[in-house]
Amino acid sequence: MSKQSIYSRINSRAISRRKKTRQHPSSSLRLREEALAVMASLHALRREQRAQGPATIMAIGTATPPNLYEQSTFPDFYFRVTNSDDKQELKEKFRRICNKTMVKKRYLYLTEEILKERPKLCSYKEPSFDDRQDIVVEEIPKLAKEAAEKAIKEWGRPKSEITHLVFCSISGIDMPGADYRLATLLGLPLTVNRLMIYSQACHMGAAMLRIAKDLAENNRGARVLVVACEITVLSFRGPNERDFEALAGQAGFADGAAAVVVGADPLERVEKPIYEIAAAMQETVAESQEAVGGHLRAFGWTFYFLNQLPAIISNNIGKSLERALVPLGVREWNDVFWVAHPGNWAIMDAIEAKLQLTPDKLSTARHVFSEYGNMQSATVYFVMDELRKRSAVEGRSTTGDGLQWGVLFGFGPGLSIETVVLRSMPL
Ligand SMILES: CC(C)(COP(=O)(O)OP(=O)(O)OC[C@H]1O[C@@H](n2cnc3c(N)ncnc32)[C@H](O)[C@@H]1OP(=O)(O)O)[C@@H](O)C(=O)NCCC(=O)NCCSC(=O)/C=C/c1ccc(O)cc1
Repeated sequence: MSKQSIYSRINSRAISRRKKTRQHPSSSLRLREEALAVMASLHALRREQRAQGPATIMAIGTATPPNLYEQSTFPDFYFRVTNSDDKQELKEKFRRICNKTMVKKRYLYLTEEILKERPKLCSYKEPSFDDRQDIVVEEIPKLAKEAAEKAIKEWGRPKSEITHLVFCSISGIDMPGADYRLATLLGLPLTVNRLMIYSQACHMGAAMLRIAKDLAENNRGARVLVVACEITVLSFRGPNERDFEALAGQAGFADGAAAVVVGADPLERVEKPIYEIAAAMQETVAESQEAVGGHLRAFGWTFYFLNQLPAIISNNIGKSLERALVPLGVREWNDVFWVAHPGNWAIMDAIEAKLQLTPDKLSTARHVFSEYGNMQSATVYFVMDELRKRSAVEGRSTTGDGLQWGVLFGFGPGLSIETVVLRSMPL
């Protein structure tokens, strides 16, 4: 039934009751009955507006820019294009840092040709915001479109049936925003409800699932296109001996986009659920804002982190696991499948050791990290995509390595820990 017809039904009932009440003005009982009936109708309306089942991930699409960089040769490229070949000692240190990341390959939008056209991007801290901004405002929606089109294709329904768009990118602030550009590039209906989230970081992949769950479950028939797109043009810069954190960023961050379609009550034989989103929650670790973060400056994004970041995350993740899984009766963290944002190798080592996880739990996260680097908000969707594909190839009984319940984790500035409980689907 349409919302309008429910509203008019409630209204006409209230009017007819009011007429009756006027005929018997002294009846307080009747007034109470009338109030109860209106409440009952409002409850019916609220039920009518909401979905019946849980939010479900129905499709996943990923995309990267075409330019592939091997980590083994990246220090040579990086020091050459930034005119820093005179800093051989620093280059060797950068090579050791690159090795330490355990990343094998990364995709980046930037090429030597683009950097030659925009030499300010190669300096350490020359004001260059406009040059960087010109690129990301144009390119973020384009890369996002590639991922979104793949997700929509897998979803199997027309774009016109997307009701909500939730889009995040650390860069590219503009008005109208990247959400508007993406909706236009995709040809989404003008009635689509858009939400754009800028200037967050790695935890947003998980956080957007939390937002999409609320949208899908509270709006019957909603189909939420969730998109994460990161292009590191605002943080690319030349090396400096006194800035280890910037060097670590150059060694680990990468470009990528991913999209998922989320909705409740999947249409039989049309929409194929991949994971149900059973719960989603955020926790901020107290007094940990120095653990990881960045500042937006005239020369782009800076990046800072503490060497204790792996310990801070691993010491706090247990509380989030308990909050998320104990209500389901799960107390053994090896009994669930894992979709973790691989912030860096040491973070995964620390989590594995602290929680005594078997190596297979974080192997998909490690695989994605080594094949793509840290694509910030998009990375966790690459991990989820890899997990469901790997589960199918290996003949597992469910999309979650043969297990029923799983956890998806995002970690980012705050320090923010995002926990999403997933229920796998049979394969
Ligand atoms: C791979 C790294 C860079 C190094 O690994 P390590 O285990 O610390 O390795 P080592 O201890 O062996 O150190 C390697 C080299 O670095 C040196 N080093 C070691 N820490 C130091 C030190 N604090 N000082 C200066 N030298 C040092 C160390 O001395 C050594 O140099 P050398 O002896 O000459 O080989 C590792 O620290 C790392 O990946 N760090 C990055 C942390 C990270 O990715 N976090 C992502 C979280 S996701 C997120 O929230 C993103 C937010 C974000 C925010 C803003 C943005 O713009 C974008 C994104």
